[in-house]
Amino acid sequence: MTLDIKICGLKTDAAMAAALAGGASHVGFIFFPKSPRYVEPAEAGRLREAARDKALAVAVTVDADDAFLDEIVARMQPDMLQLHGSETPERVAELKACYGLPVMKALSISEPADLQRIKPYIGVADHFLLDSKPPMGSQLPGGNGVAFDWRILAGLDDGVEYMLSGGLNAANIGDALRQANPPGIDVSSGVESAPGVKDPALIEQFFRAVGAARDDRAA
Ligand SMILES: O=C(O)c1ccccc1N[C@@H]1O[C@H](COP(=O)(O)O)[C@@H](O)[C@H]1O
Repeated sequence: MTLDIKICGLKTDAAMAAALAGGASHVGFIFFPKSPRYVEPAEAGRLREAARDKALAVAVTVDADDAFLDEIVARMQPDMLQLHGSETPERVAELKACYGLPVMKALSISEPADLQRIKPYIGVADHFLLDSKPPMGSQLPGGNGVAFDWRILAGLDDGVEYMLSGGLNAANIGDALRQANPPGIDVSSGVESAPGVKDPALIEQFFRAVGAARDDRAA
């Protein structure tokens, strides 16, 4: 089975090179101004060129208005939108129709009942990103480096296209893959040396840990 791997919050050529060298299927850019991973749309447009025909470039937005989305789409030319705010199914459908891009809807999970929140988006969103809830007082809706109880995902209906996200790193990705067996994974702060500072060596370590966990499962 293939495993999608998204390295999110890229801001430098070195981090992009490490993500692509490791075999990332998706690379993500954060357009949330309060985030230490924020990147200007034009700079993301420059960085994403390295990923053309190699990995899907994902624009991560949080309840963005139409003008900001127009700017991001024009300057970055994303392959996919990730909606990480409280966008309704109607807003997801509207943005899909407007830009003709696949949409990944992020939803936060902390208990089994949270899986019910996926239902209204089925048939509307193309993919889901299941992340942990932000800790109390956090300014960020994602990128907090906090994991949730992956066993909750056992209650997920088969066939839901999702990426597991939240607090993943080289040390815990093996357990995450064993417990949840997700079709995709997404990492950001777990491959950073400081908030917003991607470390190419940690990105490489993450890919090695994924490979080792997958080899173990195949053996
Ligand atoms: O990373 C951010 O700063 C961010 C800001 C606003 C919305 C989403 C954000 N990040 C998303 O959260 C996941 C998980 O991050 P982490 O691995 O727990 O640090 C990240 O990959 C982005 O998709």
